[in-house]
Amino acid sequence: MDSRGFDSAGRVFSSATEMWAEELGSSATASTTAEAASPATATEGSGGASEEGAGDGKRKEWYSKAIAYWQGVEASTEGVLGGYGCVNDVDVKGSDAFLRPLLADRFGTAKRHLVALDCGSGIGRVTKNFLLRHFNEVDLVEPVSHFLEAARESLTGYMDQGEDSHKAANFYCVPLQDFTPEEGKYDVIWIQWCIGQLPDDDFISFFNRAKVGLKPDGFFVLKENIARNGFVLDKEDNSVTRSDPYFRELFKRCGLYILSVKDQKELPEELFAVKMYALVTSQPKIQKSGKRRRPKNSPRMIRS
Ligand SMILES: C[S@@+](CC[C@H](N)C(=O)[O-])C[C@H]1O[C@@H](n2cnc3c(N)ncnc32)[C@H](O)[C@@H]1O
Repeated sequence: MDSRGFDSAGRVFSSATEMWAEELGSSATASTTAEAASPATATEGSGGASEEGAGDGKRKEWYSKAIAYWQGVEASTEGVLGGYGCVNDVDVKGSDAFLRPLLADRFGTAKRHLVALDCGSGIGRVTKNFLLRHFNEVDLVEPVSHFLEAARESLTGYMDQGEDSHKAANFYCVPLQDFTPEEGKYDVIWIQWCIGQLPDDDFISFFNRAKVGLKPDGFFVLKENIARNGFVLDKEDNSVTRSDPYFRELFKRCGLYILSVKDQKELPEELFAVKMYALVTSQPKIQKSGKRRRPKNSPRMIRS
C-alpha cells in the first residue's frame, strides 16, 4: 500500500510498507503462507504465524503489546467498545439490516441449520446481541482469556440446548493469526473490530486459511473502522485502522470479492466511520443490466 498514514503520536509514514518495516522489521516481508497452529494447540496471546523467521522478535512484540493492552481492559461492553457502550444498539441494528437480506439471498428462507464464527469475539457481545438471533450455532474465537471467560458466563443460558435451538457452542482462546477453522463448518464468519490487530501479511494468511472454513455458499462479514486516507496506527493497542481502498487492495490479495458493502449509520461523529463488507471467494453473479443480483426480499418499485 502506497498511501501515507500516521500514528497516534503524530508521526507521518510515507507508505504502509514503511510503517510495517518499522513495526515488524524484516519479518514484515516474510512469507504469508506460514503454517498456523490448530485451535487446540495455540496458547493465549501467542506470537503469530511467521514467528520462526528472521525478525520474528518484533512481530512477537507487536502482538504481545496488543494482548497486554486488552488484558488490562475490563470485561464489559464499555471495555470492549473503548468507553462507547452507547453504540451497541445502533451497531446491532446496522448489522441486522445488513445481514438479513444476505442470509435470505444466499440460503433461502426455508429452515436451515446455520452456523457462524465470531472472530475476536471479546466478551461475546456480538454473539449474544445479534448472531444468536440468526444462527443455530455460534463458535467464538478470542485470544484474551478473561474476555472469553466472561463470554462463556454470559452465554451459559444459550449452551447445551436441543438440536433446533440457538447455542454458543465452542470457545477458542486463540489469536486470529494462529487460528484455522474446521473445514466447511461455517455459513458466516463474522469479523468485527479486531482485524486491525493483524499486519497485512497475517491478515492475508488468516483469510486464506479461513476460506476453507466456509460452507459452499458461505461468506465473511468484515465490520471495521475506516480511515479517511491511508491508515492510522494506534500505538496504545497496536492496531491499524485502514482506509476503504487499503481494505479493497487487501481483499484482492486474499482472492476475495465484495458481495455487498454498507456504511454503519448513526455513530457519534467523533468516531471513525464504520463499514460492513460481505466477502465471497468467487466473483458474484452480475445481471445483464450490469447490476449485482439483488437480494430476493429487498424493496423494489411496483411497475404496472
Ligand atoms: C474492540 S474489541 C471488539 C470485540 C468484539 N468484536 C465486539 O465487537 O464486541 C477488540 C477485540 O479484539 C481482540 N483481539 C486482540 N488481538 C487479537 C488478535 N490477534 N486476534 C483476534 N482478536 C484479537 C481483543 O482481545 C478484543 O476482544
